[in-house]
Amino acid sequence: MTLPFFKYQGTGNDFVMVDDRAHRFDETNQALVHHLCDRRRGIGADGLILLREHPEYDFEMVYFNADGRIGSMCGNGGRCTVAFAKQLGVIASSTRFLAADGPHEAQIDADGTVHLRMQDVTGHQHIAEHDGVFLNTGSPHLVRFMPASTLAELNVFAEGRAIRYGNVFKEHGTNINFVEKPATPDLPWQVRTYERGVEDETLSCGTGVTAVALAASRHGAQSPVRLLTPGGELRVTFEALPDGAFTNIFLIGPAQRVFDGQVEI
Ligand SMILES: N[C@H](CCC[C@H](N)C(=O)O)C(=O)O
Repeated sequence: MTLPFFKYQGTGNDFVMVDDRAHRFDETNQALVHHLCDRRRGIGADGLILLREHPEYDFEMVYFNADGRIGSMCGNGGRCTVAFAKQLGVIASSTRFLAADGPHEAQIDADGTVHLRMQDVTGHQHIAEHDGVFLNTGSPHLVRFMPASTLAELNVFAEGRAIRYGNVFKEHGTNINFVEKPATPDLPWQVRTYERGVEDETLSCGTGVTAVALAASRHGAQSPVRLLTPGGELRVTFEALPDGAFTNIFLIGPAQRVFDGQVEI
C-alpha cells in the first residue's frame, strides 16, 4: 500500500504531514510512525502529523513524536499544520483547530508567517536538582538559564539526556531548553533544545521557545520576545497576569512545505 505525504519544516523542526481527513491512518501503529520518521529507512522527520476532519473545528491536528508516541502539543508542528490546511484548501488565512492540549487559533500572513495562539500557562515550578524552571506549554519543558558564552559549546545531547532520564523526569520525560540571555535587549535570547520523543537535540522547538519566553520574563524579557534557535528565529508574545499566569500567548514564525511524495507502508 502507498501513503501520500507532504514534508514541512518550521525553523528546522521537520514533520511528515498526512492528509487524513478521512481518518484512515491507524494512530495506534507506533511502529509505522517510528519507521516513517526514520532518516535512513523512512522519510525522516522529528515528528508526524495527521490533519483530520473534526465536527466542531476547521480540523484536528494529531501529533506523534519520531518515536511513534502520541499525546502532546507541538508548536512548530502546529504552525506547519496550519500552512498545510491552507495548502489543502481546508482554511483560508485564519483558523480555529483542535490539538492534543485543546483548541488553538491561528493566522497566516501573506509572507507565510504563522501566528499560533497557545494555551494559557498557569504554573511553573523550580526544580532545584536540575537548576531549572519547569512549565507546561502544551508539552512539558524544563528551562535552564546558562552563563554567558557557554551555550555554543554545550553538549545538549549529553546534558539533556541526563535530565530527561534522571530521577525527577524519567517516568514521563521532559523536553529541556538551555538558554542564554542576550548581551543587549535588542538581540534574541539563544535557545538549544533536547526533545523528548526524538531523544536528541533538534534544530528548534516551538513549545520550548514559548516556555523560554515566559520563563525569561522573570529575567527581564518583555513581550514580544525574540528567540534564536539553531534552525532560525521565532517570536513569542504574551501577557503576564498579576497572579503569575500567562495569557494571550502567541508563537510566531515560518512554516514551509519542502516536498511531497508517496511512501510504501
Ligand atoms: N517540537 C515540538 C515539541 C514536541 C514536544 C515533544 N517533543 C514532547 O513533549 O514529547 C514543538 O515545536 O513544540
